[in-house]
Amino acid sequence: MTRRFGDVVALDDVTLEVGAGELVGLLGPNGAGKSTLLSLVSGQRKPDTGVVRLFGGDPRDASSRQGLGLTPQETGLPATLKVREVVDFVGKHYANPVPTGELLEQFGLSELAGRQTGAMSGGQKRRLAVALSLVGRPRVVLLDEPTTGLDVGARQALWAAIREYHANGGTVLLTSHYLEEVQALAQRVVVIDQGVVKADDTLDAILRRVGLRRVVVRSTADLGTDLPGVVRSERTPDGPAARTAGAPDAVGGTAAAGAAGSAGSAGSAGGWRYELFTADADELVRTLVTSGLPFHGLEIRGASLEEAFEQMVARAPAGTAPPGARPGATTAPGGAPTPTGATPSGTLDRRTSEEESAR
Ligand SMILES: Nc1ncnc2c1ncn2[C@@H]1O[C@H](COP(=O)(O)OP(=O)(O)OP(=O)(O)O)[C@@H](O)[C@H]1O
Repeated sequence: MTRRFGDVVALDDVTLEVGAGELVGLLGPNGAGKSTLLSLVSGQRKPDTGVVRLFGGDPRDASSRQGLGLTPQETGLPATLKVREVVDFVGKHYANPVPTGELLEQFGLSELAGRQTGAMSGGQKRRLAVALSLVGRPRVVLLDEPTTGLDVGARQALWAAIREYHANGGTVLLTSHYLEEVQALAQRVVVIDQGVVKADDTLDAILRRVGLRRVVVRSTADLGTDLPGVVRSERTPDGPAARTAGAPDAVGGTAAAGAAGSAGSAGSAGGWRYELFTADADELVRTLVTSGLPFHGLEIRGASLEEAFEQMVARAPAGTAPPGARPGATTAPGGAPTPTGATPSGTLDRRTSEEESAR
């Protein structure tokens, strides 16, 4: 399905199918279209073209949404109501709600039952928002960045609650900036960017796919543009000048993009520092050695998951699904194919890397 906002194509002919009992992580940078996709599945918006099905029906019909729970990215809680009152209130909309005390216990909110929601911390509100999505015992739950703003302990507790829900047969579609979160929860990962599905595969397959190594090497020579297996490279002036040099000289986006790029090839008095990303560091080092070019300061380490994800998103041209992309429709459990789409984006949210490194 496709969904536009003015000139922005938020979802560009996206097809995705989610079966009953799946736990799917939807991963993508800011503006990728993740929230738009959830809003179509939950019937809050309509696709411009294509069809969305939830339990086989139109998600815009209230009856189709009976079995759906949702935690949007931002939740407005009535500030003067107490926590237990909010849970009671939402629960009253369902035939067989989870008892309020039980739900609060599960989410570590029992001690806050008598507190007005306006007096809760951001993290506590987030936990309550996720708890509310489960109060009606939904068959499917959509979680838009469920643990944003939570500390490590609260995040772990929330993951446990999501796992328990899933273990009892629930279907989960969650969005996240956190590779760690997707890795901890999801069995299937859908990577979305530029309004298209870039990858849709099992978690293991996705992790294998991002198994890049980062090779750092210093050289006074131009290492050229055809190093084998290099999917991305950066070159910065080495030595004291490097600290004031500003942006890297070249950033390759395709295989064998080359270490040096074309700009600035006049050279640097202190040489260059190259960062080369490749799936086969051994082969790259062999090539460097046999090339006879001078180099020193060789370092090799695994790329972080975030770096690897950035490479994966950067590699495929927009609008082109990679070999791993699974064509298909997004279908809610028991439903027919649900077309969905996503919109363009930039890079991963900086919050992610800052928070990841803070941990
Ligand atoms: N109501 C709207 N009006 C105009 N543009 C919108 C609207 N909603 C979304 N967009 C645009 O559609 C694109 C996709 O946005 P969306 O919120 O779905 O991305 P996202 O992947 O959820 O991003 P984030 O991770 O930052 O939440 C973005 O370019 C966004 O600016």
